[in-house]
Amino acid sequence: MEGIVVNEAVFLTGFMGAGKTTVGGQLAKVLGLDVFDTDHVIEKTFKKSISDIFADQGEAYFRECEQRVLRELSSKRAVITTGGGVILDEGNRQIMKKNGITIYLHCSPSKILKRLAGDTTRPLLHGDQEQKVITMLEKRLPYYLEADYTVNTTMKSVQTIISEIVNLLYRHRNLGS
Ligand SMILES: Nc1ncnc2c1ncn2[C@@H]1O[C@H](COP(=O)(O)OP(=O)(O)O)[C@@H](O)[C@H]1O
Ligand SMILES: O=C(O)C1=C[C@@H](OP(=O)(O)O)[C@@H](O)[C@H](O)C1
Ligand SMILES: [Mg+2]
Repeated sequence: MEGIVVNEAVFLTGFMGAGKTTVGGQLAKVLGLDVFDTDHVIEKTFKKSISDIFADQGEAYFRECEQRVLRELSSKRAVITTGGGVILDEGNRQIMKKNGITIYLHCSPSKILKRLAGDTTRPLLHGDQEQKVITMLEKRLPYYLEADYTVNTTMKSVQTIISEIVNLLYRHRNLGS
């Protein structure tokens, strides 16, 4: 299993709190790849937090930035951790399908709520967090499930999730897909 070579972008998708950013950073180290987080790239480019971009320019503007960044990153041989809403756009789903392997990190609503308790950095979850997580996840699930693979992160440590991803990348490579 050591020394697995990944020749394309590895996109991590999933709902807010599923662990994309956390898992992606450590996964990249294991794979010897760079990691790019679309939200972090947007924040660095605009010198502004995601919350401030939502507040000042609105969600539609954020989505334009997100698509531009996803397109730019997609040709890289790297781990690319996306924002939870990236799959809402058909064009974004095509970019990921065309340029690499997409892994959906699934997480139950109750665990998402536990992980994000007290979090103020996700503007779409302000207010009735529980109701928002349930309704948004239900709406988004069909799009998340278009991924090449799904890994359930609900009851797992980051280390276990990374081992599962490395295993599936190994099998994926051996299947020649
Ligand atoms: N497998 C896990 N077990 C426990 N806590 C986790 C796990 N994955 C992520 N977290 C925690 O959940 C929160 C959200 O993780 P994050 O990586 O920002 O998620 P995402 O990028 O999918 O929104 C963070 O506080 C992180 O430390
Ligand atoms: O699900 C979403 O629409 C969003 C998820 C966030 O990223 P994380 O999934 O990393 O929290 C961030 O892109 C923005 O707040 C919008
Ligand atoms: Mg994230």
